[in-house]
Amino acid sequence: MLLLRAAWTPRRLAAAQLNSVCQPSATRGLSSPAGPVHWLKNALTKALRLPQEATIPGPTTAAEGSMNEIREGKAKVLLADKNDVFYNKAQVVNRDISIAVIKTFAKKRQEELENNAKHMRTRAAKGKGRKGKGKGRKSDGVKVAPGLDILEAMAASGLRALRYALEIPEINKVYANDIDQKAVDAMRKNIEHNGVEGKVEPTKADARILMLENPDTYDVIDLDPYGAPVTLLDGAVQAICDGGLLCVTATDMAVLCGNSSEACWMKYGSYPLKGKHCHEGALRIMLHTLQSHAARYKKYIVPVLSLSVDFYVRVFVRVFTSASLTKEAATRVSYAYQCNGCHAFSFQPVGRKETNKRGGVKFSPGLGPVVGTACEHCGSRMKMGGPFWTEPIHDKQWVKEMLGMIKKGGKEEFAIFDKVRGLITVIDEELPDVPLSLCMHDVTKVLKCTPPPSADVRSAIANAGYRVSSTHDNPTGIKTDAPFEVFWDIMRTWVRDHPNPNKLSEGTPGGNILAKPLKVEAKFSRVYSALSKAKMSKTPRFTPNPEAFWGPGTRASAGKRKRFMSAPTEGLDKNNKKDRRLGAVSEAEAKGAENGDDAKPEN
Ligand SMILES: C[S@@+](CC[C@H](N)C(=O)[O-])C[C@H]1O[C@@H](n2cnc3c(N)ncnc32)[C@H](O)[C@@H]1O
Ligand SMILES: [Zn+2]
Repeated sequence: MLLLRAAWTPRRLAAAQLNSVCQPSATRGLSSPAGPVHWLKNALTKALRLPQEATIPGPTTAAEGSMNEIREGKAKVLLADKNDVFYNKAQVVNRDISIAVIKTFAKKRQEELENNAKHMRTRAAKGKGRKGKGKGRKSDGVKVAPGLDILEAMAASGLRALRYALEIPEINKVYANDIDQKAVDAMRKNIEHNGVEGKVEPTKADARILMLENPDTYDVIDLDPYGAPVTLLDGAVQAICDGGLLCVTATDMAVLCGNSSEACWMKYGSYPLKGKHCHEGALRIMLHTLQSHAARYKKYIVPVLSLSVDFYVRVFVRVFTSASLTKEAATRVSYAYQCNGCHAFSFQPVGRKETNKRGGVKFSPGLGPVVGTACEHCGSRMKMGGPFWTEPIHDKQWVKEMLGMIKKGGKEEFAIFDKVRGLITVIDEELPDVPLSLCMHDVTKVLKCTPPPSADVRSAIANAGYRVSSTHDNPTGIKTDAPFEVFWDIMRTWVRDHPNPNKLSEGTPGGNILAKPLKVEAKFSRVYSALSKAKMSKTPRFTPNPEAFWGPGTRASAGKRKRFMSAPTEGLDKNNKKDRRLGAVSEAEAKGAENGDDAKPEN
């Protein structure tokens, strides 16, 4: 980052003036590129070939005595008040987990250096970054991976950047950037307050331009916007170095979960499917979008952790350069068909890879269609969604290592330890390669039957020879590789043994399913290996949020504060009034899941 250290040249001064003219408010940028002014800025930036981050005026003069100090992890930030627009308490889970992921990344890179991995060799050849960095320093004959350069592209108060600098020993430098002057002022103050001058460097720039002008530069890029990250992705996949880690948040859950499917298509190039699995769907849409941006530059992604938490989704992917592996992109995504009546779904791969006898590889479009015009189970019509990423969304080895790190670090190291441990515990048990989940609420509603205990359903699936797990985004969801045909047979057996006095009317989806003859009788005898080990050992998994209002916070907007809770109702059962906050685990659901009745719907 030579430019960051550059002196004030006339061009940098011009850029600073341009920035102050063109970016008076934090609302500019991502979602509303401010029309002609924005165009003018782009044109001038291009014409003058301005350095992207020309800024950094001196610290503000606000009296520190009148400010509140908030502590999170090892960082302390000064805020005007506790509802400061630049501080979102609910994102503490996001920050805690990001620290665990980046620490794991640092460990993996060290192993990769020792194993002479290609991207580490390329780094060495390029000799990028600080002196001797690419080559790895030697101490006692042991190669040491170069310190991490992190770009926190939208840093607000700088809290996240400060935590990274203070809590991740392998960091070389954190570039903490924001488009908003007030945020940059706050950052400067907080950097000084934490004594990390030199380790955290504040910049004021439009993250999109900053990343485009610094290709192949950062080991880690963290994108944490209000709403959709999509306009940042093209720059991010270019600015990340080979093998680097991209951490991306999206809070526009209404869009990603299907409340405005055309908007999702416009932004993410994918159609969402409605249902309780919509949060995982959102993750898989994000991964599809990320991959499509990376592929343009002959890069491919490897997801290491994908989370749906409260009101947002967050993905962590590594980005590698390889023209040949990028060709596999279409084989990693699928369209999905979902039945309007019984919610059964099937995947239609977009592309396929064939290897001939001589080892030659050919890529072609997927074979289809994989479904007929009506659902084979209940006769209803099918809706199409996707493309969704249909490869694993987590790296199990990373997840195991992170869980170990979280347990070891405990409350000392993780600001919201219980929730973070719970989340990673469920993810550790989650089947990573099975896209989407079945919601037992929905199943019992379709069949109008007594809800079966989760342990019975899971055991029956295992007895039929298939895998089953919980899913972190829904306490009443199950993931399985059992075909729907097998699952409906399990439910037919259950309903036969637990008949409902109110018979389903003929011709309804549930009625049609139950009218079909049972092919293979389900066995409900307990299979302990199919149950959640965490639940059996009473490790809390779905922890309720610490406070009643645990939302996405506020967006700084022309001096006003806007609470934006526009996300909460999509993809949810509108009749279930308790289910108002999207993705939030209600206390009843959490308790139900922990008490062993996670298949039972709330009363
Ligand atoms: C959700 S906040 C970031 C919170 C922060 N990462 C944390 O964990 O505390 C989003 C920030 O993005 C900034 N922002 C919006 N558009 C931007 C752009 N194009 N470039 C840089 N920053 C931008 C806003 O000013 C705001 O401070
Ligand atoms: Zn159906």
